[in-house]
Amino acid sequence: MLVLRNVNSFYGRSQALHDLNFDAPEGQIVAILGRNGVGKTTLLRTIIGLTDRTEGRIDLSGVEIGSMPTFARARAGIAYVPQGRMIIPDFSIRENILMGGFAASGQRRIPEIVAELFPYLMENLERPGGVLSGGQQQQLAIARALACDPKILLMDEPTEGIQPNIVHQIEDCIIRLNTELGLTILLVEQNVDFAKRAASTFAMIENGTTVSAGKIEDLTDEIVSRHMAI
Ligand SMILES: Nc1ncnc2c1ncn2[C@@H]1O[C@H](COP(=O)(O)OP(=O)(O)OP(=O)(O)O)[C@@H](O)[C@H]1O
Repeated sequence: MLVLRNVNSFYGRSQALHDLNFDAPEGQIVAILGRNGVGKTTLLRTIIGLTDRTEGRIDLSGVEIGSMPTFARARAGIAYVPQGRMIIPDFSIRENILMGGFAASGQRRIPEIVAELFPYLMENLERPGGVLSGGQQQQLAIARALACDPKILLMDEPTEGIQPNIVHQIEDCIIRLNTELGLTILLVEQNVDFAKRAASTFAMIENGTTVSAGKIEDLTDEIVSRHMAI
């Protein structure tokens, strides 16, 4: 569904991705793994069009999207849940969610799945986003992404910095979005156990390129320790 071939990506003159190849099959969760600073976030930013310059080919369902502006990629069905969540603290929960719909062409509304997954948000729509806990803000960032009716969700370390008792709720939500809505999910994840539980394929990134990829069953301890141990 999403295919990257020989992709280079740059911040100014600094090159962060090098000749990178990547495949995300439709309807599956792909775990994107690797040490800090190897280019996992940059891979997601490259797919949605948020780095300064990109070379190579990025195809979504056979259509080349690598030269499209970010809003057009969002309209084509890609939504981004960034690291740190990027909630607007002074906007209400409702406003934060509806912001996600600005990228979509249809009517802006809160999708039904949001009410089902995140009842707390629905019961507190007029509260400011800034008063929420980290876990609730993560739910809000996911709700905002769902408001543009995506086909692909790019999720950057969705459980990072979240209280342990909320982590499993976020993990369950990610799995439900995949199994119940059929969303294709690119999941940057440091927790290898969760990646193994949720994903069906993986890509291991090192020095801005894919060094190992395949079915999640083929992600051996040896690959993990070679590319992720400090
Ligand atoms: N805005 C930026 N401007 C310049 N260089 C950047 C920028 N963002 C990231 N980089 C550089 O690009 C490289 C890849 O960083 P990136 O954040 O993609 O890695 P990562 O694997 O997501 O790391 P982490 O797990 O810490 O989030 C690093 O060398 C980083 O310093």
